[in-house]
Amino acid sequence: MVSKHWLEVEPMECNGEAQERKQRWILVTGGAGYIGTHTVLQLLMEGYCVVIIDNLDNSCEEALHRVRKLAGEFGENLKFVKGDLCKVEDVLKVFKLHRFDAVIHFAGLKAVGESVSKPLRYYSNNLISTINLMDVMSKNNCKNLVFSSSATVYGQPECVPCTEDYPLHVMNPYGRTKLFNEDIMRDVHHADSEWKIVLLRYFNPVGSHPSGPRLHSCHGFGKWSYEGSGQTLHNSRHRMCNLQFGNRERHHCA
Ligand SMILES: O=c1ccn([C@@H]2O[C@H](COP(=O)(O)OP(=O)(O)O[C@H]3O[C@H](CO)[C@H](O)[C@H](O)[C@H]3O)[C@@H](O)[C@H]2O)c(=O)[nH]1
Repeated sequence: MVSKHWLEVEPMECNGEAQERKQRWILVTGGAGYIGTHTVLQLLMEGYCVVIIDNLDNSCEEALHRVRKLAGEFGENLKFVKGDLCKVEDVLKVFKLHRFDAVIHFAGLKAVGESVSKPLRYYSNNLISTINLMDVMSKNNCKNLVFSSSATVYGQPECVPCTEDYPLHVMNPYGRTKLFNEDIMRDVHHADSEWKIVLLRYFNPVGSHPSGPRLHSCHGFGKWSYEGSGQTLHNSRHRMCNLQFGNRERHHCA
């Protein structure tokens, strides 16, 4: 399958159920990544139209082909733009394609060790990308944002499970980029209450899609998931992932 990068992508109509939903368009940054692919598949199955922007720094187009295939007829409602959020012109071009109802922001560098050895790379990448994204969103009057933060903002909790009001205590540059991004978002919301922002602070999300094929094949992903088994490998123990949705809900999955 030939992928469509942004130079080739034309504004398009959504199919099927999405039309009944008045074509709700979601932009997913980092949508080719691990959590992103699972989220995009679910969005498609729910009838949304999805545009992914991803620089493929830690993912590959093959993952998107798998998502399209698993989504069946809804797969046509997925478009991919290879782009870099740190280049504001890439973000502007995506927003010229469509009016987005919301953005889910997964794109970011996430290796703790590397963030310690290359802090400037992490601060520059993870902060500039978010600022560019929110700036372009604001200019296009798209003010609904879900941000993929991390439980790393809690540091080393003294007891588990930790709750959302647990003190924030970041311990490395990666964590600080997440907390700084959260702070930016809090400030933006404070300045303009039209913004609706959800911060997701998950622990280690693990597992594979029930259909069997791994959606996402990044470097070393095989270490984390048995293909199709739904089992997880992390110090030989099952881990729990907490998805925290603002102050409202918490979901657990094994
Ligand atoms: O500047 C960048 C950096 C990364 N990516 C892309 O973003 C995706 C990130 O996906 P990963 O599989 O690397 O990450 P995960 O889905 O496992 O992690 C997600 O959840 C984490 C929670 O710990 C972090 O919030 C992280 O930022 C978020 O992407 C990848 O496709 C990567 O290519 C970009 O598009 N631009």
